[in-house]
Amino acid sequence: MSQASFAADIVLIDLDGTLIDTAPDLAGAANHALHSLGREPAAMPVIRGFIGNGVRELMRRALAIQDEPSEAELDAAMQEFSAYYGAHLTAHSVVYPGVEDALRTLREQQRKLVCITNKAEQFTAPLLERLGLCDYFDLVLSGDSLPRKKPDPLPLLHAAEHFGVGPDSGLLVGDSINDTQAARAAGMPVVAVSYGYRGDMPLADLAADAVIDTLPQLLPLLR
Ligand SMILES: O=C(O)COP(=O)(O)O
Ligand SMILES: [Mg+2]
Repeated sequence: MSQASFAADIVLIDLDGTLIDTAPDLAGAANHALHSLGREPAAMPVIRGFIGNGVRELMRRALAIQDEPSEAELDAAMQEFSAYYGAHLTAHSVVYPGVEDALRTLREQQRKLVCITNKAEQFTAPLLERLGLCDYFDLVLSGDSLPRKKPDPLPLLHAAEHFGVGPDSGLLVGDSINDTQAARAAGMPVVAVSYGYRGDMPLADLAADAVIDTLPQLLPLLR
């Protein structure tokens, strides 16, 4: 694995669990919504394991701890969740160590940078903006920017086409099985971060081409 080397004309980077540790604020918003609906709160590590399939799926799984919600209940919970999360996006969320240095170097190397997240658009831009990451990215694709999100390859293929390169000239960096499956389906190499959110899934099950412990560890793997 250590000999892996990637062309990476475009570097596509996942958001939650890869660039930013968003779990505390996502858990805060989910627990606010649970409380509003008269449900018991869920523990942070439990909610952390629900991140990666979009906020609606996170909320559905948090409600399902007690009872599978109806669509109407889920809609009501999402209203509470969205209002709270929108107002507390960066109360406790922090950029992971080394991320900004790595992004700066990648840009200096003339690589195109794309943020690809399953997070809803209404939260992605303000979050990147407030934590100072917005200007590093040439393109940002959220979970509802296109008709399908990760693990579907569509956002990855869309980004490659946008910059006029083949998927094999791109590289996806992410923390979850949705990232590695999307990359495989797109024919794009993929590097996993060892931190982040993958629930109980062992790191090896992500079947990434390489694993890094911090984003700067990506740099020596690039040609
Ligand atoms: O599930 C989410 O909301 C976000 O997930 P991602 O940024 O890791 O794709
Ligand atoms: Mg992620």
